[in-house]
Amino acid sequence: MKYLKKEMKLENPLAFWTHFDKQDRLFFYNPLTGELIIGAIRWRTFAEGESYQNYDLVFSARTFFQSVRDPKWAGLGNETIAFKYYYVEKDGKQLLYYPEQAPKEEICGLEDRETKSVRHTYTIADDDYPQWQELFTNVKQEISLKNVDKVVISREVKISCATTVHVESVLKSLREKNPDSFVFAYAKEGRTFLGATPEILVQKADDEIISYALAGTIPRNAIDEGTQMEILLNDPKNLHEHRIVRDTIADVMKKYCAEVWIDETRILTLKNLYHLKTRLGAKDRSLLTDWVTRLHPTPALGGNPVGPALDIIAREEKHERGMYAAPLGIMDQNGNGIFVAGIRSALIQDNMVYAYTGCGIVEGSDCLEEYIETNDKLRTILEGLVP
Ligand SMILES: C=C(O[C@H]1C=CC=C(C(=O)O)[C@@H]1O)C(=O)O
Repeated sequence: MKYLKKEMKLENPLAFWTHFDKQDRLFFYNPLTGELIIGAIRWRTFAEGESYQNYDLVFSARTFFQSVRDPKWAGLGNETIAFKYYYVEKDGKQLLYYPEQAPKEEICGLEDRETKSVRHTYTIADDDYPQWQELFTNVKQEISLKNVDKVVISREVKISCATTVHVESVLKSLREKNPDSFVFAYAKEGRTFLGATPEILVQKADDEIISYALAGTIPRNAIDEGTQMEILLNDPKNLHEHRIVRDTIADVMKKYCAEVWIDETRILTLKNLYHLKTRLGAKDRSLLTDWVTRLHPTPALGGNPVGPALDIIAREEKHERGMYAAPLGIMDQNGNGIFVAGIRSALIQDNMVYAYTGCGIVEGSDCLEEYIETNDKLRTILEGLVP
């Protein structure tokens, strides 16, 4: 199933996204490589374990827990898809991937037009702080009892817009405001899961795999950058939270690889936040999808130890996570690619935006401070709703 490829010239790549607005689609921007991939029209869906390696590019997504009951998440995630058309932009070059037999009319009406910037008017349903307090207290108790040392808890924030959400405008806004994040969207049957995540779960290039521990957060504000970074790099609670993630990823890698390297912990600067970030890597030839299974969920998204932490999340959170914090990524025909965690994200259906935001709770965590941190993280989606 080789694609033919030809050069394209689009002033606005989102015109490609919109041209296929009745179809399943993918949007994936990688800030490390500057590569933008937009896929349109589902061509093949691969069963679990089925080889996709005749296809140049596939998109793969999971759900946080293996199954989902909430109808709004029905059918989303847990699939690997080859799209019929891809727009691939890298190093200043734009390529259209298309199958040999593609009907000309599917692509030829593609018009290069500007994306409207839509300012959505919205309201956020109910104050959920009492619910957060209860969740936080129950998790803190499990930590005090030493059943776990870290649990990542989350909120589902229901945002109701006055009009149908203009997904193209949200994507434009996410791209403009989050240059250092992976901006993604997965549209299926009228629903779109999208976001701008800084969290890479794992990437593979030939015989090398790389993962990142990203955990430990402070808000980015007007105080001098250097001072804020120093504060975060020396903050015991955030360092503890971060080390649990780093050490767990290292332990998983060591199970499969003779030598694992761990970089120094650094700061990742985002629009509204600073995070602690450590890169880890090893030589290995196993499948990228096997690494996704081995690593997901890291304690940046689940907790530690993983089993008890997941039981607590499943029992205590009143919403279902669906694809929030779950792996999603791109793979090429050589098995190389990248999976990120779907955080700073939302599920959009008609005028409703279900946004997800969470944070790691450890021994020294404070209920209100953590709630405020989730509000800081929520800003990614809220700022996406306005130009
Ligand atoms: C769970 C989220 O963030 C994770 C990623 C980075 C920092 C985190 C933290 O400091 O708590 C979280 O582990 C989220 O954004 O919903």
